[in-house]
Amino acid sequence: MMDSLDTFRLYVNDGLSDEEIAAQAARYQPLAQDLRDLIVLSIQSRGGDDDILAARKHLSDAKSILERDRETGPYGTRFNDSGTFRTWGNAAIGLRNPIAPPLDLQFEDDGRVWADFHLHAGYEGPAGFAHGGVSALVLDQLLGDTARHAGAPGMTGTLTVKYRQPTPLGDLRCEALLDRIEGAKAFAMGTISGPDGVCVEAEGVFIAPKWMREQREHTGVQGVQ
Ligand SMILES: CCCCC/C=C\C/C=C\C/C=C\C/C=C\CCCC(=O)SCCNC(=O)CCNC(=O)[C@H](O)C(C)(C)COP(=O)(O)OP(=O)(O)OC[C@H]1O[C@@H](n2cnc3c(N)ncnc32)[C@H](O)[C@@H]1OP(=O)(O)O
Repeated sequence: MMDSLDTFRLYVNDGLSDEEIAAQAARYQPLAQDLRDLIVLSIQSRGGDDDILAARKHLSDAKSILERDRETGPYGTRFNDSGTFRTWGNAAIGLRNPIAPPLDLQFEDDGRVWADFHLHAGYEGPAGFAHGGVSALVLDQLLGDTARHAGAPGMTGTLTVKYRQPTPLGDLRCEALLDRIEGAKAFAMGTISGPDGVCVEAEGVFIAPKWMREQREHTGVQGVQ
């Protein structure tokens, strides 16, 4: 089981300059987008045996190239001295993660957090509609980041999701607000909307774990990503 020490090992100042980070983003983000396109093509291609075998050969070559120099394990949270944080492996917002839609969260001064995002055919649950677990993924991240934006980062304790109408695949918007903070707990609420209005509502309780509260007492540092 991961303990707080393991968590700290995945929370690293890797000393990169902002320029190096920008160069890495420019290098790896298009790869993630290519892989997203491939996810959709895996579902939609009508290729016959020859085309699929040929495509798989190219993908196998690509895997060999990408494996030449690689890390192992999860990406974690990385940051630098100027406070640029990267959670590039994150399943909802990760810049290097093709599973992420991704959410490009916008943080408003009034505390509101929102994103326009797109769910492609690879997020299907009921025929033609988004999988409910994917909606929960989006809302978990959105509400968690809303709590963090309000200065109360924490792990999801409870996420309550109400599915009001089926969520169509395609272009969607999510938005959230902090409701209140009570001690170690931050309460946030938000929605996902499609062309016909709100499809999913959620409320979440985000809790600064005991070890984080103790660390705050010792260091006075409030925020983690
Ligand atoms: C420097 C290193 C940084 C590492 C980063 C660490 C944390 C991440 C922080 C911020 C991330 C920010 C943004 C990211 C945004 C979203 C990402 C998605 C979020 C997730 O995807 S995250 C994965 C799913 N999540 C889990 O994997 C949690 C597993 N679980 C636990 O880690 C513990 O279980 C925990 C922490 C929940 C509680 O542990 P604990 O020991 O601190 O709790 P404790 O007993 O002291 O209770 C304190 C008060 O919370 C109440 N309370 C307790 N449990 C509750 C529950 N479940 N629901 C509602 N209220 C609850 C008590 O009733 C009491 O309330 P009261 O104070 O009023 O008495």
